[in-house]
Amino acid sequence: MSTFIHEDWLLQNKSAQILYHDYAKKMPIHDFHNHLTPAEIASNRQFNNMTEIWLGGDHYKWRAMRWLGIEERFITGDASDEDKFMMWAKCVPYTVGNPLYHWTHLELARYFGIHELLSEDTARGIWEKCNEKLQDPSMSTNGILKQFDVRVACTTDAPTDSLEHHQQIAKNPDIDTVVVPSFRPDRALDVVHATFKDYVQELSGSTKSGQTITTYTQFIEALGERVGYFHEQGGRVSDHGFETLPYVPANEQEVSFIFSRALNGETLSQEEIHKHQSFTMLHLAGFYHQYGWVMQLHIGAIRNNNERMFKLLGRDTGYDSILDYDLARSLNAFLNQLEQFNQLPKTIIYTLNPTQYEMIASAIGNFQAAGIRGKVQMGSGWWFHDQKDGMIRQLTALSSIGLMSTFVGMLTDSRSFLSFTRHEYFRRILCNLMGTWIEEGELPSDFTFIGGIIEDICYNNAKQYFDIRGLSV
Ligand SMILES: O=C[C@H](O)[C@@H](O)[C@@H](O)[C@H](O)C(=O)O
Repeated sequence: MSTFIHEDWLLQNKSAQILYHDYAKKMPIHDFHNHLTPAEIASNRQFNNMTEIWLGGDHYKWRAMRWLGIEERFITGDASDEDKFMMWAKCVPYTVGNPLYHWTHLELARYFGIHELLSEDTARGIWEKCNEKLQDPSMSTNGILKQFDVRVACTTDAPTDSLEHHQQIAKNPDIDTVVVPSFRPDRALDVVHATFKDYVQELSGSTKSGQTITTYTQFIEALGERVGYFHEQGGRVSDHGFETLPYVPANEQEVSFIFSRALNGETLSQEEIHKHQSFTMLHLAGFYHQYGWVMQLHIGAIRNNNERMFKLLGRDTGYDSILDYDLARSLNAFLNQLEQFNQLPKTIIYTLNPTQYEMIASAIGNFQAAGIRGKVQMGSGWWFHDQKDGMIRQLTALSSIGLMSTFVGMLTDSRSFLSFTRHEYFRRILCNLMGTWIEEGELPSDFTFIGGIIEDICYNNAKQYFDIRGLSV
C-alpha cells in the first residue's frame, strides 16, 4: 500500500511531478520570516521529547484541541509532556481537511521517517520512536537547519534586543545558516498601551547614550539608532503587525504634542493615535529605505479576542482571528507618501483577509520601480491561509493581476523547528498549480523555462531581493 505522504503527494499530473522533482525540490530554503528563538539556535538546543519541539508554542494545534473540547491542562496547562502528546495524537484524526492534518504527517515523514498516521492507536509507538530520534545530533536546532538546507533564517526581534544570541550564532563556525534579526517595533507604534511609557524608557536604555527620551525627536533618533545597530548585526528586514494600516497625514509639531501626551498617560483620540502611527511609520520606512532593507507589513489580525483567556495565557496563544476593514485608500496613500519623497523601501504586504488579495495585487503595481524586480510584493498566504486553498488563492490573484515570476515565495512564520516542511508543502502546491496550467495548455510545456521560474519563486528571488550578507550561494 502506498503511504499517505508519497513521492507524488499533491502533484496531480505529470507536469507537476516534473516541476517538483526536477526543479523545486532541490532548492535551498531562504526563511525570511519566522519566530524561532535565537537563544535556542545559539545553544544548539536538543529537545527532550516531541511535546517540547512540536506542541509547545504552536497555537494552531492548541486551537484545534480546544475546538474538540479538550481541557486546557492538556494544551497549555500542567499535564505531563507525555499526556499532552497522547491527547494531541487522539485529536489528529479529527483535523482532516485542516492543514494541520497535512503538516502533521508531512513533519512525521520528513523529520522522523514515520509514515504511519498519528492517532490514539499509534501514539505510543510514535512518541517513543520520535523521542529517540530527537536525541540524534541531526535533530538539534543546528542539525535541523543543516538537514533542510536553510541558508538564511530571519528571526523576529524587539528593537531593544541586545542581539547577543545572533552575535554568538554568527561567531559559531558550526552554524552554516545565516541567522539575522528582523526589527519588529510594534510597541513603538502602540501609543495607547498602558506600557508605552515603559517601552520608551526601555528604548532609551538600549541606545548608546542611554539618555532618557522626553521628546518625539529623541524617540525617532533612538529608533533610527537601533535600526543602524540591527544593520551592523546583519539585519536587513523589518516586520510590523497592524490591525489596519491607517494613514492620516500629520506634521512633526502635531505628532510631538501627541507623543508627549502619550508619555503623560493622557487619553488620545483615534485620530491622534493614527496620526502618531502614520508619521512614525514614515520615519521608520525612511530608515529602512536608507539601509536598503525590506519592510514587511502584516495587516489584518484582530488579536487577543478572548479576554478571559488573554488574562490566563497572554498573547499569541490562539485567540486571534481575521479582521474585516477597508485598506485600499490608506495603503495606497501610505505607499504614495513614501514614493513622493523617494523613501519607499522594498516592501512586502501580507494580509490576513483573503478578500483583499486582488486589491493588494493591484495596489502594489502602482509602486514598482526601476532596478528592483518586484520591489513591492504581496506576501504568501499568511497564518489561516498558509494552506492549500489559501496559497492557491494568493498565487492566482498575484499571477492574474501582477507578476508571479518575481514572487519571493514562502516562509515558515513558525515558532517550531519542525516547520521547515512548510516550504515543501508550498512547493508541491505551486508546482501542481503551474503543472496544471501546462497540462491544460495555458502555459507552454517548456520545463526549462517554467522550471526556472519555479526555482526563482522557491529561492532565487528571495536571495536576490533580501540580499542578506554572507549568503554563500
Ligand atoms: O502563523 C502564525 C504566526 O506565527 C502568527 O502567530 C504570527 O504571524 C504573529 O502573530 C505575528 O504577528 O508575527
